[in-house]
Amino acid sequence: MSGFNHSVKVPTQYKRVAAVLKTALERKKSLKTLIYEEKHARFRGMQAVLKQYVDNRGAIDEAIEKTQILQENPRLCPSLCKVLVTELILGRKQLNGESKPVQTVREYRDRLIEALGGDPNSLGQKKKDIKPRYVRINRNLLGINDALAMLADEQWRKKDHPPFENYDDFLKAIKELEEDEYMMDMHVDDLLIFHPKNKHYWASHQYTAEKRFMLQDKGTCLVAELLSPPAGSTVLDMCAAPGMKTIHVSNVMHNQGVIYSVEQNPERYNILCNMTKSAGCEIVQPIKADALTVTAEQCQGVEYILVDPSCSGSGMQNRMSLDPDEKNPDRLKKLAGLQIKMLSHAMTAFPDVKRIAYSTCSLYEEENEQVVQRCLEMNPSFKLLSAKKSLRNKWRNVGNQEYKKIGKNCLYTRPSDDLADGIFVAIFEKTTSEE
Ligand SMILES: C[S@@+](CC[C@H](N)C(=O)[O-])C[C@H]1O[C@@H](n2cnc3c(N)ncnc32)[C@H](O)[C@@H]1O
Repeated sequence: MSGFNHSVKVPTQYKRVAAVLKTALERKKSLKTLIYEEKHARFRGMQAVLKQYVDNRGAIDEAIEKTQILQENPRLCPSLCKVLVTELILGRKQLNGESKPVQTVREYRDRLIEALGGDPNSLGQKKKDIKPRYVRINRNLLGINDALAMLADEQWRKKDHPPFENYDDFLKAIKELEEDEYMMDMHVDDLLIFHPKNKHYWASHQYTAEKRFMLQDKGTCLVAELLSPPAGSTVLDMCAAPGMKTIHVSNVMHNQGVIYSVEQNPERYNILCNMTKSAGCEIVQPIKADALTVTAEQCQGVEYILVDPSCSGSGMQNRMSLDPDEKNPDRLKKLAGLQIKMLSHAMTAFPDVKRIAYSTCSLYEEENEQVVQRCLEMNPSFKLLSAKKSLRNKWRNVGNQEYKKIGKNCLYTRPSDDLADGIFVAIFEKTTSEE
């Protein structure tokens, strides 16, 4: 007899997180998608455990291996073991209930700590997060003045500053923000900037739940701003889910005109439909399809196109990815092939197109400058606009200037300099026959 009471159930939140981790480890879906889909109310709290596991995966797996906990307890589910070990050693440092898996992991606590080198705190310590919390006002549902009034009611202090002469002064002001202060972004009118310590506050705020506020990083906000479709125009968003940029584009267009939002993945398509509806987008026509098959007959009169294809995500700072960070040339080649096809389709299939924004959350030239170069070679009726000039030259990071006529016109947000995730943006315009 083991002495354990087998009828005591494992708490649901541990089981749910373990199920998500198992699916992600089996490469059936990405962690990000699984988290979006997760409905269990307690799951939000448990996301921190997943993040800790992802950040310390090597060390935790090694400790589990060294202690032989799985070999000695063959009925213990490996994913559940990873979740419980992470929670016990790096997370809350305690486990709920008296179920057998919980008791087993507790029994191994000292051995696990020893296997982790005796000081698990040094592992669990987060890198200092200096990225501010960006909060964008969704003007479909909330006016800027109403947003500022709510902030004043909540005792947030608006940082006063003269108009910024240059970008460096602006970055300095962000770094000097106090915890109860906020300021407005200098490039994106409806973007609020808070001290990094307020990340969780805004993640659980009612305005965020109601989609009046969108938690959208600075770089991704620049895409809709630079595409800049006027109210009443017709836009095609070729890779639209979950819908952050579609929603922003609808704000830029004052919710007037048409946005065809295409997504091929059925689950992500449902997320796109729900997100854009709850964000008050009245002009979005969602299309479940492979964007490469979408025609001008289906989406008539398209003037502005957003191409934001799947990419390596190498620019994302807090990405929940189980993939190792090293550059994988084979994967990049495949991604770049699809990115070129997608951008070329945008350039060739829609006769009324005036402007195209191409963006990735990658810092690799293979997915950025090289895609732009190839597409311009294949489609000479397009030229690049200078994204930096569009930001009144108050910007620093552009592309690699070794790509002649390309690098200097493209824009990067770089985590090391711009206090934002790494994003690449290129803006194309159709040339007139005289050009
Ligand atoms: C980087 S995400 C887009 C993020 C989105 N623009 C936003 O701001 O929320 C890329 C999306 O493109 C979708 N996708 C990839 N290839 C596609 C294709 N051929 N047709 C339509 N959607 C595609 C992916 O499923 C994914 O949801």
